[in-house]
Amino acid sequence: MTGTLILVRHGQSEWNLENLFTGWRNPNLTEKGEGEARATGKALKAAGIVPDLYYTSGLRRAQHTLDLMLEEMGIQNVTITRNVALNERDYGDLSGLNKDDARAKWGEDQVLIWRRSYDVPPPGGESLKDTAARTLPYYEAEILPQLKAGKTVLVAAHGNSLRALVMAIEGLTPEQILAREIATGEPTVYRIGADGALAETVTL
Ligand SMILES: O=C(O)[C@@H](CO)OP(=O)(O)O
Repeated sequence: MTGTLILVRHGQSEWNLENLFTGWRNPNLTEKGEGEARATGKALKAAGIVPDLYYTSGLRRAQHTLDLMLEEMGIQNVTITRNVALNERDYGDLSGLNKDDARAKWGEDQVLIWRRSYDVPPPGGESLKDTAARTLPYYEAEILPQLKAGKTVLVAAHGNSLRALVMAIEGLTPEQILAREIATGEPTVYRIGADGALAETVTL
C-alpha cells in the first residue's frame, strides 16, 4: 500500500508578477494565478485524485490556491489544516524589494546565493536549510504518518517550502536542489511507501 502526496505551489501572486521578493509578506493571487490554481485542480480531478487530507500555509496566496483547486475538484466542506511551518522562506530584509534592483545593487552572484544556495540566508531571513528545519519536522509529524497509512494528502504551499520537502523526499544534494525550480501552480505527485520512502514520482 502506498500513500499519495500532492505538492502544489501557489499560482502567480501579485508580487511574483511585480518581481518582488515576497517571503512571509501576504499578496493575493493575480488573475493568471487563479487560472493556474484552477487548471491544477482540473488536472487532479482528471487524474482521479481525491485527497483525504488538505494542508496549506498561513499565507493567503497558498490558501486561495487550495480553495480554487477544491472548487474545480467539486470538493466541499472539508477540513483544511493551515500551518506557518509550510510558509514561504522568510526573505528578511529583501522582502518587498525588486529582484532586478537587488541584482543591480549586490550583483547577480550574491543574489543567486541568497535565492538558491542551501545554507546562506538572505540578511535577516531564512536559508533553505532554515526553512527545512521547520518544514520537515512538520511534514514528518503531521503528514508522513498519513502517507504511511495509505492516505492521499494535498499540500498547497510555496516555492521554497516545497523545495525543502522535495529535497528531503527525493534525497537531493545541496547542489541538486540549487537548480530545482517549481513553477507557479505546478503539482508534484509522489507515491510514498509504508516505510515512508519515495516509491514513485507520478506524472499527471
Ligand atoms: O519571493 C519569494 O518569496 C520567492 C518565491 O516567489 O522567490 P524566489 O524564487 O527568489 O525564492
